Amino acid sequence: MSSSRQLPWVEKYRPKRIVDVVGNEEAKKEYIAWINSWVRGSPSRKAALLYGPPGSGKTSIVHATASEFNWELIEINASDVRSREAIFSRVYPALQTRSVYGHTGKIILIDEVDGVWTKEDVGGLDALIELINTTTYPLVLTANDPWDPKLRDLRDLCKLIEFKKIGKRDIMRVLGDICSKEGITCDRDVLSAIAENAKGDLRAAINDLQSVAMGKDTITLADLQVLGERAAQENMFEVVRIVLTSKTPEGALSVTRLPSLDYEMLIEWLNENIIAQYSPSLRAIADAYDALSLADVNLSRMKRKQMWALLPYVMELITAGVSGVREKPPFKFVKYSFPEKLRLLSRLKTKREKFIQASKRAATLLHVSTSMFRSEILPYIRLIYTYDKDYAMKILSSLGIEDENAKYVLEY
Ligand SMILES: Nc1ncnc2c1ncn2[C@@H]1O[C@H](COP(=O)(O)OP(=O)(O)OP(=O)(O)O)[C@@H](O)[C@H]1O
Repeated sequence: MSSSRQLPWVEKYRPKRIVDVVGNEEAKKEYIAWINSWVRGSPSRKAALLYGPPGSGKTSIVHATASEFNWELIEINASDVRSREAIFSRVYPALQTRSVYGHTGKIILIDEVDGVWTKEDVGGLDALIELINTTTYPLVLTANDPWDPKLRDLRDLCKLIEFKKIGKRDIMRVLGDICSKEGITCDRDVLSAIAENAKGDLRAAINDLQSVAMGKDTITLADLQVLGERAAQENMFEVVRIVLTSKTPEGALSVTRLPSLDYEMLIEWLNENIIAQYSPSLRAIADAYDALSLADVNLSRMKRKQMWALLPYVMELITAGVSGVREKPPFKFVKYSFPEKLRLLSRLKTKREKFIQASKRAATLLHVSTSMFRSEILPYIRLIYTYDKDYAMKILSSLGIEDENAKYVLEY
């Protein structure tokens, strides 16, 4: 099998049963108790909010539950259901359709609920709360940081379960298992270096292992150099250029051999840049978006039904499919743009980070926890701000929050 057709190991070795989810014993216990309360038909809480750092197994445990109980997994990214209409048009219909795969139940996963809802989307958040109150299936939400004051009502409704970073020893064990299943000989030093570098993120560790292992049956410390070179390979501008301007389908397909190609990111980039490269040929633009939308449909089917065999089709559609369009205009130099959607997400991320930093500082000065500051004190400062801006700014300044940071704290 060529490397382009190889499944990402993070998917191939995703835990199939809850016991296969590594580490976080305490969280697993709480989660299992919650799932069992659903199985018994008397859920303690309708929804669980799994929170913690990336790559710690939050999503994996839900996938494992679906496959272990033979439940249909309805997986949706929170940013796709920001509005009330989206919740009604995307989530409710999925709950009502009968599964054609002989599933015995359903479980709903709404990923990354933090940083999604802005002031304009409160309707979406309310609709989610309504969904929690009425659901007849277990509903799991995930977040890296669940302490946003906007999520307070949501938090109150959910069983909160904290996932922590995965320990280095556990990471090394997972990497060692993968090596033996793949028939790869790998020094402990190498596993230790990859695990160390991952800093508790098992997804990053497995991806790194796959990058260094490409086509080898022995990995040594010298091979870790690839990890340093990855930054260059990840240069999305170059990847987009290859796909959109390649003269042959094979040329476009060649990017799928980059060890760390992020195919979901590539879809966003192509979506943003197809028109600039293919205009004025409407036929070329239409064909390219046809291929991209087919890839998107397959990608979401792949994730929803855990049909990883669809990945090669997705890869071919977003490369050869997008490149091999009819009436493709001659090569022209185009300055590609960064996807607007990702820009929006990263803006929210910066805001969130500033907000977290500032509230930590204030909480330390006040000798309270950060969450207490955000939920019990900050709302009053915001209220004061609506009546007397200067006075509220004085309060914030006495808490070490000034200028720009005050804006983040008041508006986030
Ligand atoms: N605890 C774990 N046990 C086994 N595999 C794991 C674990 N955590 C992560 N992985 C591996 O890493 C991949 C990504 O993990 P997962 O999607 O569960 O992370 P996450 O905590 O949901 O991260 P994010 O917050 O970024 O969504 C999984 O596909 C799996 O291969």
